[in-house]
Amino acid sequence: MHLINNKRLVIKIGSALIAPGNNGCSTKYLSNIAYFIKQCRERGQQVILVSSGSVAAGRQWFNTTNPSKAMKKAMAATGQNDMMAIWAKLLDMPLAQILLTHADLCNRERYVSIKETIEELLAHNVIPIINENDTVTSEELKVGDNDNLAAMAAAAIDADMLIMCTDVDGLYDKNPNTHSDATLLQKVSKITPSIYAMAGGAVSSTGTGGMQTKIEAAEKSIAHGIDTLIINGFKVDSFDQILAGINPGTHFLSNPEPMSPAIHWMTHTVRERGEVIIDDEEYAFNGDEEMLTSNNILEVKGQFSAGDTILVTTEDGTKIAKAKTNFSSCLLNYIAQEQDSECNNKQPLPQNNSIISKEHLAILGNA
Ligand SMILES: Nc1ncnc2c1ncn2[C@@H]1O[C@H](COP(=O)(O)OP(=O)(O)O)[C@@H](O)[C@H]1O
Ligand SMILES: N[C@@H](CCC(=O)OP(=O)(O)O)C(=O)O
Repeated sequence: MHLINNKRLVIKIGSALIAPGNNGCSTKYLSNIAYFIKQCRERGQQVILVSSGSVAAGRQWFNTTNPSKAMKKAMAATGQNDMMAIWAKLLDMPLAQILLTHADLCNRERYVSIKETIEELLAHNVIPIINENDTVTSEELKVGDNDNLAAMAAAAIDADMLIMCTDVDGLYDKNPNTHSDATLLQKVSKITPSIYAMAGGAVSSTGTGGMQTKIEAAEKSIAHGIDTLIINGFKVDSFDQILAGINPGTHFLSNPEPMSPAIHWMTHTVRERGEVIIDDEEYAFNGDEEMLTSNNILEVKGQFSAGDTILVTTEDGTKIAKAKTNFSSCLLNYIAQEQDSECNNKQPLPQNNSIISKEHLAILGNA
């Protein structure tokens, strides 16, 4: 596969490239990236940017070395403006700001709306620039890092390639900033626990998540059939090499048999709010996937409402499925307790009804 024959590219830019040294927005690295984007567009490619850096860009206006959570949000709100202004200056073409939270992405209606808006922007040659809406996020509502956000966005809009531009050449077998003998991995065809074991967090105070979140993002995007690159955005050479069809960093090869978009969304975007532990995988999913009844329940964990997404696991911790539940945790707990009770003369609940919805079900073993 020629690296840059892809029609639709999502390019994710890390904070260190936007505001090097936490010292406000700078054109230092962004000029090259903007030139790369223009070249891609001249080749007929569509580009969607996921731009981090609002916190790093806004930091200079807040006199602190140890900002609180609220102060970071204020920095993000300030820096987002500076960041969009610098992209507008360098790209000199119509741009659209899209600020998202995880709550937007895991709500089906909003997810479809985001997808439709981006399709319309691309059809009209406007470049969407996505970031997390830090102002309104809480721990529960946020994606938390733009690597995963970029992968979720890439899946939503059926991108062909995700390029994560960062401050190192790619994924090494150990952190190159702390190990001088670290070796770059050029190709990764399967993401295994040993790949995750290579990844450390971010060493600088600028980035969020380090390689851990980039591997999570790569796992999400290759499962959707999206080739994924991690490259060094500090180096002009990285972009020249991509345009010449050469991989300058780490290439995660896309899965030739991608998940269906709906299963991918359930598996990789939606978060579970609780867990139901069942007695027997065979019994529960034997040819009749949707038929998981209250008889199978051993334990209910977490608090959730009907319509929320839950994880279905077996006693040994094996993840069987992720699905929307037809019942609340409260009701399921009650059912489970009633079944345990020896003198059970109450029959209040729909014992034969499936506890999960067939329409929103991802069987994880087949994922
Ligand atoms: N195995 C590894 N290979 C490469 N970088 C690693 C590894 N483990 C940890 N890192 C760290 O990840 C950092 C990049 O992540 P991060 O700072 O979050 O960047 P960004 O802001 O671009 O998202 C590197 O600077 C490096 O310190
Ligand atoms: N929404 C945050 C992005 C945080 C983030 O993921 O940063 P990075 O690890 O540099 O991609 C910001 O704009 O500062």
